[in-house]
Amino acid sequence: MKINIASDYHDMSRQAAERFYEKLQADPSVHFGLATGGTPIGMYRHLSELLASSPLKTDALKTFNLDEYIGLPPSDPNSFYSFMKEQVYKPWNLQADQCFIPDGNAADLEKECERYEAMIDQYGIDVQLLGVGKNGHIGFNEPGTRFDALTQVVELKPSTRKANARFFPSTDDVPTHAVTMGIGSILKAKEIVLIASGEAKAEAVYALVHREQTEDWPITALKQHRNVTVIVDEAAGRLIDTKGGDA
Ligand SMILES: N[C@@H]1[C@@H](O)[C@H](O)[C@@H](COP(=O)(O)O)O[C@@H]1O
Repeated sequence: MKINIASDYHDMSRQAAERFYEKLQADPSVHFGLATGGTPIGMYRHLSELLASSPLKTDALKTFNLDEYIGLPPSDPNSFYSFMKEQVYKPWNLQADQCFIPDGNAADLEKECERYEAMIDQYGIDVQLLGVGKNGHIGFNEPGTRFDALTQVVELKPSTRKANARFFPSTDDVPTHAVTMGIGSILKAKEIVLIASGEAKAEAVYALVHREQTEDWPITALKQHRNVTVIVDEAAGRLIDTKGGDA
């Protein structure tokens, strides 16, 4: 696992954006796994700027999202689809057939999970971007999730709903369930880049670097992957021993 301590949020965003930019440069038809949340916004902005001033084309790129709330129509400003449209699809000039995200309104959600997983297997994700929840969740895989779980319907922990309530009128408006790629699905990616910023994420980052694998901290599943880069700012990395380099 490679650990980069960035000086601040901006530096973390820049480093992550440059990694994804390099991947696109090397292969214009690369498949990106993408995440939502506050953390990747800076990285998406930086990558949008890089793309705007570059001759690189995005018309062969494909993106696959980790998760989506159940019960919010795509047009809802708080759906992850809306987030992606605003932060990525529009600025990167992507067409609908390049963008994949679970359908949280599917009539048969079990079938939707199978369809999404089959699609991940069919296309394959080259590089997966991850954020992390305060409790170590990745995607919406809460503590206690099996590491071999595939795309599934999950119930969100009250703490996760509370953390995400900042985007909604109130905590009660945050959906209770979501469709998420499982930890097993995430681990299928060829490369994983995890970003974390701020003191609230320090314990989860500590778990990744220093704890044994445990379902109590979903993030520790990444220890079994051979190509993980962790980019954290100083606040999120304050509990870990390594100052850069491999762990
Ligand atoms: N499903 C998303 C995760 O993919 C994200 O990593 C996490 C942290 O979000 P933030 O970056 O806003 O702290 O929030 C949500 O729960």
